[in-house]
Amino acid sequence: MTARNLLLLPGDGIGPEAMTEVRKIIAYMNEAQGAGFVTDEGLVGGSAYDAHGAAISEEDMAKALSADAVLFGAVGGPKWDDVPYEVRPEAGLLRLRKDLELFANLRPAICYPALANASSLKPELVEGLDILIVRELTGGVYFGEPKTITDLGNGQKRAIDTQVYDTYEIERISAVAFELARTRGNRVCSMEKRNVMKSGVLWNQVVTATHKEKFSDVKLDHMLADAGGMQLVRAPKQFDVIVTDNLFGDMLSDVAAMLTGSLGMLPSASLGAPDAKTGKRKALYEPVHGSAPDIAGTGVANPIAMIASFAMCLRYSFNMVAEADRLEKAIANVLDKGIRTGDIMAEGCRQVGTVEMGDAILAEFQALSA
Ligand SMILES: NC(=O)c1ccc[n+]([C@@H]2O[C@H](COP(=O)([O-])OP(=O)(O)OC[C@H]3O[C@@H](n4cnc5c(N)ncnc54)[C@H](O)[C@@H]3O)[C@@H](O)[C@H]2O)c1
Ligand SMILES: CC(C)[C@H](C(=O)O)[C@@H](O)C(=O)O
Ligand SMILES: [Mg+2]
Repeated sequence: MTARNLLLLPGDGIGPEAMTEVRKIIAYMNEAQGAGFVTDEGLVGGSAYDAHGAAISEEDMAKALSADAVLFGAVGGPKWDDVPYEVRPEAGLLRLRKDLELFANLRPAICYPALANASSLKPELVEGLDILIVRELTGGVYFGEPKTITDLGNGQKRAIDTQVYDTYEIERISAVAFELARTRGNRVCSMEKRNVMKSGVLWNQVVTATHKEKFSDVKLDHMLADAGGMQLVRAPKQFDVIVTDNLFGDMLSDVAAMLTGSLGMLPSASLGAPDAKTGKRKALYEPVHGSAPDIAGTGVANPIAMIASFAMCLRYSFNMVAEADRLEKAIANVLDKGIRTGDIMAEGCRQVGTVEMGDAILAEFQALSA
């Protein structure tokens, strides 16, 4: 069997703690199922800065470019608050997204039945919630130039970030959203601010044209992004797939995360375009949460977002759909048994740490695989 090459970039804070739990699942799949994963490791974020003075080394970038998929933990933390902006931990993640051309960020927000009570919303608003945020990931204000702070010489400074979108960038991300919608509820809601931003006007026009040309079987709605945020909290189950730009997608996916109970629950996949010859996509899988400096090192972090990100990797990079389904089912079963990390703890449940949660999911996965 051909090897499945994975690059593991655990990063900082709770990133390495969560990644340890995924390593156990990979080892089991190799030993018991002959899955053929070949893993390599690298540094990213603050840990890379400490070792190399850069948020990711050229060597690790080369590994990321040649891997079948990258598993990413989290980066950042107060230790690196004062490092130069260009080499801050987050720059490593942004470089990976840009250089691997991972333009499509899939952020599913699913409320597991057992967690309906862990949401800050009433259980009836989130029970059965299953939405997918498709966030554009390589454009917009994250990467637009100029991006500067200049001294105006009168005691004032001016900061500029630039929102830029070209037609092709909006076309390809909306095509991803429409294609994915066809595999689920067949509805897309596009969010922008065309009432204030030129990029919002173009976004709206291009999504509408792409829909008309190739995807008219899918139901399309448009919403201003601020109203979209409000609707996500008011009645989240009205949505199926949401497609939006880089910055709005960042914020709206954190909102969606809390609907599911905790940031510690939300996985994501960042995908590139399929290669013209092989059909393979570059891909990186990471939890939506950050390095959680407030709990790092205490062994209480929820590893589910990281494990569920690996399930997305099985599905999207290796077409191991049955294994992905089983891993997701293992997570649901463990939650059904009342096993909880602190962030999703509820009355009558048993509170465990990161390692015990990882062990419980692995045991369930083994049982389902037997
Ligand atoms: N992809 C990434 O690497 C990524 C994403 C977001 C933030 N960050 C970085 O992480 C650092 C901290 O940012 P922040 O505090 O705004 O966001 P955060 O996601 O790290 O933490 C927000 C809150 O959620 C909790 N939380 C997050 N993940 C959890 C988990 N798995 N289990 C239990 N609780 C969890 C944290 O304890 C914290 O109270 C910053 O440097 C930021 O830039 C990195
Ligand atoms: C760490 C940061 C650069 C990143 C982002 O803003 O995209 C994070 O918040 C995310 O949601 O992945
Ligand atoms: Mg974010």
